[in-house]
Amino acid sequence: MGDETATSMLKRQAAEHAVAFVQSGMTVGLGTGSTAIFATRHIAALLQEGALREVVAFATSVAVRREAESLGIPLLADDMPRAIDLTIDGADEIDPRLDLIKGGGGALLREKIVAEASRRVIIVADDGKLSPCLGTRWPVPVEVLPYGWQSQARYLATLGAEVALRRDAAGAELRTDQGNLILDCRFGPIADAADLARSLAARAGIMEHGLFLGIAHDVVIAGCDGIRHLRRGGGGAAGLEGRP
Ligand SMILES: O=C[C@H](O)[C@H](O)[C@H](O)COP(=O)(O)O
Repeated sequence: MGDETATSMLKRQAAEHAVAFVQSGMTVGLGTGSTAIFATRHIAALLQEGALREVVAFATSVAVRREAESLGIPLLADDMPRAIDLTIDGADEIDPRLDLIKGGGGALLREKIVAEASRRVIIVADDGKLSPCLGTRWPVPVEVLPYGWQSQARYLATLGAEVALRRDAAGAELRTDQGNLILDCRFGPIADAADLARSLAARAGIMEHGLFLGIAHDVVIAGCDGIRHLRRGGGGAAGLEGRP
């Protein structure tokens, strides 16, 4: 790992800690982003060396599906299985209640579908993602149907957001895996995230938003001082209870 940056190393450490909870025979949700990808790669390595067996995966984006395919991880098609045992995913901002903002990579809709179908969701991140209040550090990504999207942008502005249409590196409108657009909504610190989530869900044309409230069961945070494993409602560091 000679040229691995410090942040990248923390992301990998958090992801590999979470993979210790994957057991043989599980159906696993593969998250999207530069942190979750380390979990996908580690699962692939463990499958290859035989430390894990009979794991099947469900991908949260086209990008992670391609990566998992290239690594030889057995993948389910897009038909949702009856249950996903464990999903490991990243986040952009994490508050003390373990509520999240997600969607920096544009995968929020599929990620929320997979998270809501999962028995357990472990979020992995470096400690730069921690925040006292959602919205302090990151805009809320809102996925909108391209049809009439300007109306949704105006609606979001009435909720107090500074709204920006997300563009790709070439400056073109970014399209999600569903062909939708992303509006990045800068609200500043959000006093009542549940109320905002209700307002976002109430509007036609808004397909999904990046507030993930009450969804994460565990958050694994890697920092210079080591790994912290936080559990919803459980507060502090938890013991390791990985693969037997
Ligand atoms: O849409 C992308 C996802 O929500 C990512 O999990 C999130 O943006 C965190 O990504 P990263 O690990 O690259 O910071």
